[in-house]
Amino acid sequence: MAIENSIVVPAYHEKLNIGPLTKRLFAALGNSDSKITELIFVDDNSQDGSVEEVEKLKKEGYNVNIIVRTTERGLSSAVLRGFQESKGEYLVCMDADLQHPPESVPDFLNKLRKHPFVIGTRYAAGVGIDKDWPLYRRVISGGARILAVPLTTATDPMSGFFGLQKKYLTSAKNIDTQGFKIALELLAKLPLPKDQPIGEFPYSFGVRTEGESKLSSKVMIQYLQQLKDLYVYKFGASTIVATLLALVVLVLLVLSSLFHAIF
Ligand SMILES: Nc1nc2c(ncn2[C@@H]2O[C@H](COP(=O)(O)OP(=O)(O)O[C@H]3O[C@H](CO)[C@@H](O)[C@H](O)[C@@H]3O)[C@@H](O)[C@H]2O)c(=O)[nH]1
Ligand SMILES: [Mg+2]
Repeated sequence: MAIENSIVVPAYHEKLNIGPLTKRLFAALGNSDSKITELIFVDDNSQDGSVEEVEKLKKEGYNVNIIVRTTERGLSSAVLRGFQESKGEYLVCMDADLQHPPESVPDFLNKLRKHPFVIGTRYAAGVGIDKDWPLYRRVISGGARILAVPLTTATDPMSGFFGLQKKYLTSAKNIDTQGFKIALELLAKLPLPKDQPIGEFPYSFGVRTEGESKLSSKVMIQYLQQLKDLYVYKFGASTIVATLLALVVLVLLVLSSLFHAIF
């Protein structure tokens, strides 16, 4: 049967999560959807036994593959590489570490058949973030989310759980592949149809039990760089300079009124 769905998973040092994710995903899909779904891990030469783990799962009959990159690193570029090598029309990206529940993929795919782009959201009624997710991560994620508000209507553009119909990816241009925030980049730059809204898929964000997060200060700086570029892309450099100048003038006015009021 022809492959319709491709689940792409960026993975770096995720050997212990590969088996549980594969088994839970295909169990959730059931017999008929498993036949039309492929799972692709994109690993950046972890050399931790991830390749052997995938080979074992393949022998057990799972439709799973692993692409090993040796000259590139990074979450966003890994996702795009997986999308490029995929066979399906319906592309889903999710993390390897089970923070995105594999059991929600069948419902996610149903939604993706009705929307050009679907983004998983932790900010909706009845869902949320596991109470054990560290406070500092909540603060970083919340701050990053606020900074992205002018760029997209999505409630959770920081999400690494998203999907799109492949036909819209082929016209993607100037995609920045640095850092972690590939969903935000695609939402801002893909020529998605104006009359079809993006789909929001509520889900509860779990905690990692195996391996470690790869979020680093370098990734955060890459995000700020990406934001700057997206602001310029969307609003133009001159509008941003004018807005910053207006903000400086406003702050100076407020300070001078305070000064007069006090002295
Ligand atoms: N190939 C590859 N994969 C990577 C790399 N860096 C991270 N990954 C993979 O990308 C996924 C997410 O990385 P984590 O390190 O688990 O990220 P996180 O800190 O938990 O962040 C998650 O939550 C954010 C929302 O706050 C999401 O934005 C982010 O995408 C991710 O889902 C994991 O499967 C991880 O192995 C890399 O350089 N190369
Ligand atoms: Mg994680």
